[in-house]
Amino acid sequence: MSAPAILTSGEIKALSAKTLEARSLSYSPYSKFRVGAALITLDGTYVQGANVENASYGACICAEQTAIVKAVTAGHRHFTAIGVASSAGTYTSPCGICRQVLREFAPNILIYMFAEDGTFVMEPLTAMLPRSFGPEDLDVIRE
Ligand SMILES: O=c1ccn([C@H]2C[C@H](O)[C@@H](CO)O2)c(=O)[nH]1
Ligand SMILES: [Zn+2]
Repeated sequence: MSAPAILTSGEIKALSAKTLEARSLSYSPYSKFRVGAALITLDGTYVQGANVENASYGACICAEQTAIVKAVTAGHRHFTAIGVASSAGTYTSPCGICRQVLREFAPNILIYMFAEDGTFVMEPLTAMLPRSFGPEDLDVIRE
């Protein structure tokens, strides 16, 4: 497994803009908590996602999961970083289910949590989901 690539300041700026912008795609009439996410693929493509809620609350889909599903179904399976931001404007941390969904495709992904002004806190997924369970535990080599 290769080490995660640290982003340049230019890449962080672009990621911040894409992430904060993605919040406008949120459908969140119930929580009114608008979350945006932006993935960077290995080839440098940005894929945005936002939370999509449902009247049956348990069916709500997080922004990070929307971004992963969009990216994977567009043919991307390798990611270097994800940005997350919310309408709270403070650092928003991916929930446990999102961490597990990210882990499937990007065990070394860097998670940038952006505040309204573009400042961020960054943690690698390995720190946010230690001793994680993944494809290798089922003897599956990810394609
Ligand atoms: O990691 C997270 C945590 C929460 N939400 C969404 C789900 C729900 O729509 C709203 C309130 O939990 O925030 C995300 O999009 N990502
Ligand atoms: Zn989540």
